[in-house]
Amino acid sequence: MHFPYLAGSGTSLPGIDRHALSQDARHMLDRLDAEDHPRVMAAIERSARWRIPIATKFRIRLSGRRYRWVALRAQPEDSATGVLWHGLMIDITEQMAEEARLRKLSDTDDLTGLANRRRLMSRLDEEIARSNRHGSPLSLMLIDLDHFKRVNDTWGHLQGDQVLAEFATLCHDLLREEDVIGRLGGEEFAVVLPLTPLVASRPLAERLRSEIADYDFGISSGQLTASIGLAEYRLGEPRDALIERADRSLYAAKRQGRNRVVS
Ligand SMILES: Nc1nc2c(ncn2[C@@H]2O[C@H](COP(=O)(O)OP(=O)(O)OP(=O)(O)O)[C@@H](O)[C@H]2O)c(=O)[nH]1
Repeated sequence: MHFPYLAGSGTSLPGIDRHALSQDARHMLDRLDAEDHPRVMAAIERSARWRIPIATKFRIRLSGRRYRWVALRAQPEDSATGVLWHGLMIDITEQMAEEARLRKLSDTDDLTGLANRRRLMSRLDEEIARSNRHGSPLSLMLIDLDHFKRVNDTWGHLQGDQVLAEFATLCHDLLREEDVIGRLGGEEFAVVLPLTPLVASRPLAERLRSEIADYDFGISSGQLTASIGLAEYRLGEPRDALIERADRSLYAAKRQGRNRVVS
């Protein structure tokens, strides 16, 4: 492969000699990010074989760990020597960064920095699908802070916000990397625990509960506790059935006096 013709900023691909490209496309292909390489080569091959347009994006490595995102669109046609593509390569690095920023923004709870409800539900769906595929265990933990209204009433809403943020950090530190903790809203949180059966999530929830009760949130000790409802996923059941069982456990924990775990 080679680039017989380049115009516009194609003449100034960072660190790539365009004259060398006119002889051999490898000067650019060698700089494809390793993760993108097989996908891009497969797209080129498909386009060549079936004469269908290419539309793909990839990263070009620069020096160090830097890279640029490039969008490629090209139309193949027969030529005397094989396949000739006419197309465009556009630097979309800024758009990709902006997209990532917006995605993070729309997935994140402002106050706590945790996953928001939308993100949490989508992760739960993914883990349910995985569990159904492999038969692997999965637990869901619902956490609701006890008498949080009193915290607001006594210390003010701003302090209440601060407590919620600290609570999020505490939980985050106590959980594993693959556990997904999110804020469902208000003072209610949820944790998706992949590969975790009830026998393992129960002691974890107990530990979390006792750490919360012992933690000094700066609102005089012993003032903040949490009730936790637990449920293990049953293969094949819909997501809402799992949530409902965890919710019933949480409700039972509240009814039985709060500051406890019910599964
Ligand atoms: N500071 C702060 N308070 C919040 C936020 N979201 C919800 N709350 C408060 O959380 C409290 C929830 O009150 P309730 O649902 O009555 O529950 P509770 O007082 O925690 O009592 P139980 O759950 O029954 O133990 C309300 O006072 C809300 O105003 C928030 O983002 N920041």
